[in-house]
Amino acid sequence: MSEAAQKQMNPTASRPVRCIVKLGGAAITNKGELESIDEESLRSSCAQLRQAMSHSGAAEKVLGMDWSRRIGDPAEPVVDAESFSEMGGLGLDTNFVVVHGAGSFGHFQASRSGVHKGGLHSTLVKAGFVATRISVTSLNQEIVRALAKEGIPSVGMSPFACGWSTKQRNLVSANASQIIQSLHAGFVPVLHGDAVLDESLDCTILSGDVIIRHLAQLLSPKYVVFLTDVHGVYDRPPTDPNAVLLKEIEVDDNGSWSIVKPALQKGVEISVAAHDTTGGMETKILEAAAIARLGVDVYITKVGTEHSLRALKGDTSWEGWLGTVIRSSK
Ligand SMILES: Nc1ncnc2c1ncn2[C@@H]1O[C@H](COP(=O)(O)OP(=O)(O)OP(=O)(O)O)[C@@H](O)[C@H]1O
Repeated sequence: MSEAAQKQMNPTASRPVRCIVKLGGAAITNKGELESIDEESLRSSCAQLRQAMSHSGAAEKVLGMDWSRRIGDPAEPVVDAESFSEMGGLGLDTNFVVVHGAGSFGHFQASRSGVHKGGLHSTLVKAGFVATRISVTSLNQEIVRALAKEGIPSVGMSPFACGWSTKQRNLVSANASQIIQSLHAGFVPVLHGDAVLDESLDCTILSGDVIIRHLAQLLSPKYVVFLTDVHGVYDRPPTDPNAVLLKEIEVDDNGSWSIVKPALQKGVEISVAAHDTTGGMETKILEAAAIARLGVDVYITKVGTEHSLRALKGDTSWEGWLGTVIRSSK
């Protein structure tokens, strides 16, 4: 368990958290285009999250909670106050936490300035820290808006602003009391990969995947879902036409993992994009293995598919489900 998780006093939530979801940067942004959201992927992820949270499971009228005007939009926001005041409740199981990556927001600013390597005495790093935070927090705002449009009571929370910090890139201070209180109050916290202060490097980038592991340790969710732009973990970069999807990976007590399905002779090859400052799929597998070791099943699958909807509902038992399950061997 990380130093930051050990430090915390009995942080258990009153109801167990059902699911922690990672909206991958590759899934919800156009990675090759600076600060560009993949609107369709984001919309479908939010709609699927609503379906997974819904008590009735039926399609119902959605009352949006984004009541602010967009810059440059002359139209007044739609506020259906009457319908809200007549509702007995939202009819949603909001016991979810959402964490998103940066994708084409933040990665460029961070890699151009070297924020991930530290050294705040450099004015370039200092400027890059500011630029990275502007970029990732603006994406956070858009994701909170998109969830609110689906009637999900989401609230944005930045790790840096919550005082989270690292030492040699490992979390040392990451108080989750505000997240837990927000869950108790019926909100869905929405966190993101962020630029943070680091005790030995001055600063670094804290990846969304590392945040998920920390929250899984503290909140013991029933399951964790990583939504990305590919169907799961392959035996080699999925751009290779011979790449094979790994359906099941088991993690043993000492953290080492083995591929259970399909039976393969070779290990896994991973490629990481040059601008990616947080380790790409490699970090994801390591963090997912650490979560599985806690006894929490992890599903990695493709955003905006029937497979992602099943994963968000915690039901991947269907024969045709496409994705990677990472679980403890015990
Ligand atoms: N062996 C592999 N299996 C699966 N994907 C791989 C593999 N090797 C490289 N990749 C690449 O990893 C990418 C997904 O990792 P990435 O970290 O970009 O995802 P993300 O979580 O959606 O984004 P972010 O980390 O920005 O939040 C895919 O686009 C894929 O091309």
